[in-house]
Amino acid sequence: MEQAEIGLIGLGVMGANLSLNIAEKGNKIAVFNRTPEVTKKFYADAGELQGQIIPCETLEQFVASIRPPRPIIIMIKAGDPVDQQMELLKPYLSNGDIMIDAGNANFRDTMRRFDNLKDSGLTFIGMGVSGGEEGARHGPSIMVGGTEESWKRVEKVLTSISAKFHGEPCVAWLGENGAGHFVKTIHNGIEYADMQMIAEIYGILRDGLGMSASEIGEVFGRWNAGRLNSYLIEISEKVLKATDPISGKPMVDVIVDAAGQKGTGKWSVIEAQNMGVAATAIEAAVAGRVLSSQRTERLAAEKLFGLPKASKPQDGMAFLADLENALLAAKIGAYAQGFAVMAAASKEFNWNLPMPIIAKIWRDGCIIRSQFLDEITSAFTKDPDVPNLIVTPAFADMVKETDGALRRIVSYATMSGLPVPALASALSYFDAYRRGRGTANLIQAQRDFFGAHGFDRLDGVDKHHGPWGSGLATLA
Ligand SMILES: NC(=O)C1=CN([C@@H]2O[C@H](COP(=O)(O)OP(=O)(O)OC[C@H]3O[C@@H](n4cnc5c(N)ncnc54)[C@H](OP(=O)(O)O)[C@@H]3O)[C@@H](O)[C@H]2O)C=CC1
Ligand SMILES: O=C(CO)[C@H](O)[C@H](O)COP(=O)(O)O
Repeated sequence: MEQAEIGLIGLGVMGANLSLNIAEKGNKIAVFNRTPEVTKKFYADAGELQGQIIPCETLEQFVASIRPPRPIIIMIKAGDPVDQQMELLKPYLSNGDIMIDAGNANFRDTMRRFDNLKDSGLTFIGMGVSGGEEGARHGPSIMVGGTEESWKRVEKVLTSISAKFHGEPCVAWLGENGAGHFVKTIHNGIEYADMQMIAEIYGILRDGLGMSASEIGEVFGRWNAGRLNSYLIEISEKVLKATDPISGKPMVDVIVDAAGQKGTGKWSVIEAQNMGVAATAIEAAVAGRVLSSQRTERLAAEKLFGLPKASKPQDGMAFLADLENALLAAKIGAYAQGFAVMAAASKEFNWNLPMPIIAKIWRDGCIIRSQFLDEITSAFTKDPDVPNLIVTPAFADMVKETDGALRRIVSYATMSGLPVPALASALSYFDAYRRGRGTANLIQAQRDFFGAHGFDRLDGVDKHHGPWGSGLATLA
């Protein structure tokens, strides 16, 4: 029998769809799943693609079905299961075979797995895949990390299955070892911020303006035709217009307001902190999900404190225009932060991450795909080493145009008691970033007062302690 070009383990939501995509693009694929019934069902449902698929019940049969050197995608639950699966697979592999973890791995696990295999003759690729079920089936965005040689072995098949933005494939080799999974993690961190900001705007429209779900859907639909055009705005419109088949109410109105999370947002924040980069909008989004999950406490607190009355804005049309611009301004802040974290990590891990290419492969296929990312691609292509997206000429102009709206919206929400942590964080980030003389001089003085930590002087005079002597003595 003709051998497969590639193998895939894990026929869950992502693995099954990715396998069909691979098969459809003319690549013969061998598949295996821990639970064999899943493999059987997958094959039975594969229809006319069956001829391109070799379903396998054992790992031995699976490995023997793939042409060496074998690229094997592992698309299973992230974490320990990946280590377990790799251990089970290893005895059947030979020199040059490539294990590709395509799940949402923590890049530090990817670095460890990469190192562990270094002298084994086997190779490891850490690959971020975004686009959900639909993307996996018809074209995801793919972020690859590993050796350039192993990338060459899989480049053709990955290019064939990736999304295309005006014909350009949304897949790239981004650097060694953990580069691909790091970039996917930050993609998800930005995704968290983007989703949180949209949800905050939804909250203003629902609880401030008293609009119904379908009316809010209409607004998002209009915005999707403008500068906010993006997959997340597009699906928000669809979600808001959907009706619950059980109650007949708008679907969103019967969904519990507690957001789940699997880890990538939290890792983005942890790594931002590790790199010393302020990613305040992403932090606010993760904290927003945490607070959302404390539903019982929130319900009790509402009983205790009540809710402030939100005032209706006088000019509805002007307010809606402000909301649209506010979302754009805040979005710029969140993306600027995500890219700044990647720039810092690139230096720390010697990855040489290509910012214009990252923006390029996010323009289609992935969850944060948008018109906006094409503009980011242009900005980074013109100036790949710029310290912050906000200061590129195109984005500086956009910020100047929209920051007033963000300020008005955050003020309105604050006065109305409507929570907007991500929008407000993005605004404060901008205000702190563009202020030449901040307030940390006082923090430095305090640190010197209680801990003799010293400070630098603006006049350059070589005297690095204040006239407060011992803090304790002065207090006494
Ligand atoms: N869903 C999404 O939108 C996206 C998901 N991802 C990532 O892709 C990966 C897969 O996600 P998804 O397809 O949604 O997950 P599913 O829950 O649909 O499928 C999980 C798969 O993992 C397998 N599995 C679980 N534990 C083990 C184990 N110990 N050993 C071997 N196989 C195991 C399951 O096998 P079995 O049938 O035997 O239980 C199943 O095939 C995750 O890392 C996820 O974070 C990435 C991008 C988008
Ligand atoms: O990677 C993804 C999209 O890009 C997955 O859908 C992931 O599950 C999203 O993260 P979370 O479940 O934490 O919201």
